[in-house]
Amino acid sequence: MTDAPVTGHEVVHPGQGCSPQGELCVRTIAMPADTNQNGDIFGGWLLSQMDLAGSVFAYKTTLARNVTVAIEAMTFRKPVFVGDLVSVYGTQVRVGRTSITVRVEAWVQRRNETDIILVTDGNFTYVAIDDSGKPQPISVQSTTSV
Ligand SMILES: CC(=O)SCCNC(=O)CCNC(=O)[C@H](O)C(C)(C)COP(=O)(O)OP(=O)(O)OC[C@H]1O[C@@H](n2cnc3c(N)ncnc32)[C@H](O)[C@@H]1OP(=O)(O)O
Repeated sequence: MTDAPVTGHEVVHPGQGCSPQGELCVRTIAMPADTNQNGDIFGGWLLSQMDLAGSVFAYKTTLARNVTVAIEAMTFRKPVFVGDLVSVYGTQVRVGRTSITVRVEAWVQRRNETDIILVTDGNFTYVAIDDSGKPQPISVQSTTSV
């Protein structure tokens, strides 16, 4: 782990320099069905994986239904290609009365490569809701394994 700033232009060698921050929440492989008109992976697909990952992370704290209320500071740093192994990590930024903000990072390992690359990151805020969809206070739980 390092405090070195991520510029988005570097290749990351595991154990050497920057590495994923936080807990692994989603891991999947980018498929042909997820491509855009250029044949690369559609940003909306990646965003949805990140939203899912942030929601998984948020649930561990809220132990309640969550909805996404805001996505901020999204940066698409590098393209994702079919066959890339996509790993999405979450870190707690803040917990409010009914909301939690999670920093979400998506990293990829390309086919036939060992390096991992930070491709996308952003801050996702979720609100804990009750059965009627109204915000409900978070009673902060110790982080549980999901
Ligand atoms: C996982 C998914 O994909 S869910 C699908 C996509 N998301 C949705 O459909 C959600 C639609 N939105 C909603 O249902 C409502 O806006 C809700 C339930 C999220 C919030 O309801 P509101 O009545 O606006 O709640 P309220 O104003 O009390 O705010 C609740 C919390 O959200 C926070 N919040 C509201 N808007 C924002 C925002 N734009 N950015 C960051 N935080 C926000 C508030 O600060 C508050 O946090 P706190 O209690 O920790 O201080």
